[in-house]
Amino acid sequence: MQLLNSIKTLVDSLVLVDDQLLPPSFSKEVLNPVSSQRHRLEDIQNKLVFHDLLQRVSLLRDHAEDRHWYFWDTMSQWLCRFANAEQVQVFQENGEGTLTKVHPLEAEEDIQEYHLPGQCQDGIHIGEDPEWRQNLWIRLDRPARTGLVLRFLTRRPAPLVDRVRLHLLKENEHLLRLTLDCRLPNLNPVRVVEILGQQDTKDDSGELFGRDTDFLRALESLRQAAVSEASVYLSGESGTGKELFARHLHKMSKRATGPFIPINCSAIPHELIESEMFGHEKGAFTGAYYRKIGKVEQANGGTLFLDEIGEMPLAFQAKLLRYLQEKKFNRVGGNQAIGSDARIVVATHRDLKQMVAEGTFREDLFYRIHVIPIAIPPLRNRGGDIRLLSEKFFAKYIKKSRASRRKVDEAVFEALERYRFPGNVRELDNIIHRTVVMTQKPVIGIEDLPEDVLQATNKKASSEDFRHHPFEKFDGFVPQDRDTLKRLKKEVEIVSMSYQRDLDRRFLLGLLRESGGSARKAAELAGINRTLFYKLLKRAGIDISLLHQSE
Ligand SMILES: Nc1ncnc2c1ncn2[C@@H]1O[C@H](COP(=O)(O)OP(=O)(O)OP(=O)(O)O)[C@@H](O)[C@H]1O
Repeated sequence: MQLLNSIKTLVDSLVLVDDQLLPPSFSKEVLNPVSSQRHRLEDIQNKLVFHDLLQRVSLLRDHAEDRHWYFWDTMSQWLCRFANAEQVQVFQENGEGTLTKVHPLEAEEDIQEYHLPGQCQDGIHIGEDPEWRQNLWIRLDRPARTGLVLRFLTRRPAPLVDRVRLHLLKENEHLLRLTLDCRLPNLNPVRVVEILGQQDTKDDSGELFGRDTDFLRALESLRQAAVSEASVYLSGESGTGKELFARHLHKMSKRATGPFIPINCSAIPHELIESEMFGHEKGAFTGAYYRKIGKVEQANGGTLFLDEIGEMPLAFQAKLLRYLQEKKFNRVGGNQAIGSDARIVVATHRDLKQMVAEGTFREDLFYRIHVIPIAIPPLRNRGGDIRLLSEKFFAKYIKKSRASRRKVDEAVFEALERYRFPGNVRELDNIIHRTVVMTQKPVIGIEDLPEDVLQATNKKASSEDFRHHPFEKFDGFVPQDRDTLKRLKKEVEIVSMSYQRDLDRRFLLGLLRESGGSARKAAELAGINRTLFYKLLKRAGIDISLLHQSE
């Protein structure tokens, strides 16, 4: 939305935040044409029909003293401007696409609805890095769903932004980045708008990487589960990829064209959970100024992902159970039962059986959701996956950085392989992201890793090797019948293959190390021709373009 003053010049920046799903046609009809060409702001405005896209806004809260932020309520057509926590100005569209200031009192009701800054429970906090014009981080206190965030930088005196990137909030994204690519004087404000994909802070492809046998087994169970309609129960430590699994399940299922609606039960205050899940009617309680559609209803025809289900309050568990049994629910304050056909996928890092025993989780609900259990192993137990994921993440972040030809010293991978990763894949991703951002050196070395990681890996190297033996889990196991024996033999075969591949990788990496990174020399050392050597590298998943070997 263009913010104009009375003489119709652009005056400031605008942020639009929404936590409703984009209509399915949105990405095709609106985003692609915009992203494929360079468009002027006006062209984009013509294409973006905000009223259709944004039905409900989240609160935007400004910490920056000297900047103005806005949030736009498309329901009531108000635009609220926060200069800081105290100052609020309200604008209203005058019908011609420009905004006219109105007296705050006129819009008092509408503003109160959003709990103004200082009073908000689930606001959005904006933080800046020192070079805020380069990167602006917005952290969401609660999971957001797909939405649109725009920041048109039109600051006085002369806007200095050449490229403003437009980011889409991915479902359940906690962090999104607005990147202002460069500051060039005398450019037309907001000359170019580039739209980035939906998964900026996640893996670009949303792909699940891994070749560890337990991980692959979990993935296989997911594939099998995808063809059914049964509830899936994902367990695993934080950051192991439970949400990514849930998304994959959805994409592989016949509901793929329907919505995927995540909800993090731990992020919602207990008293709001029913209204979040089932929605509410206008006037149902103080502050319910309009009807709200809950997550269960939004997930109709798709998948409802209940993350951290162990945090769901006991009182609400009975209502959820009723929905699961009858596929019907009531909005808060509503007396009409509403049907919604959503497939349920739940995730937890807690021991729900234990919670049942302790009386903090309903047993009947547990059995209702615990139909296909899938356990995702922690990263530290996933053999070669640390290496594989490290390579993928380095490649991703180096490609995105300004110096996209940088290499990574082998010692970095070795150090990462010694680390335990209490935060699992998420932690590995963050460590690598941070490392790539914090150094501009042509070769990223071990000294560039964060200090805490280095300290931990040094200690680990001398004390224990955390990786367990691949056949450990079969030790002492006595198969009870022929089927079990057959299954176990198959598993041993798979584990053995994966172990052999791991040995191949170590062998090839050792050769590369000895030959100072030269594939030609490494092939000579191995006594094979180069073509075959490259084939072996490919089969072992070694990306030689990324690898730098010190002489
Ligand atoms: N196998 C994988 N391949 C690539 N990326 C992965 C993989 N597993 C996890 N990730 C990435 O790690 C991060 C954490 O994943 P995700 O949010 O799915 O974990 P989670 O188990 O749901 O975490 P939490 O329990 O804290 O909600 C995400 O950025 C995700 O894209």
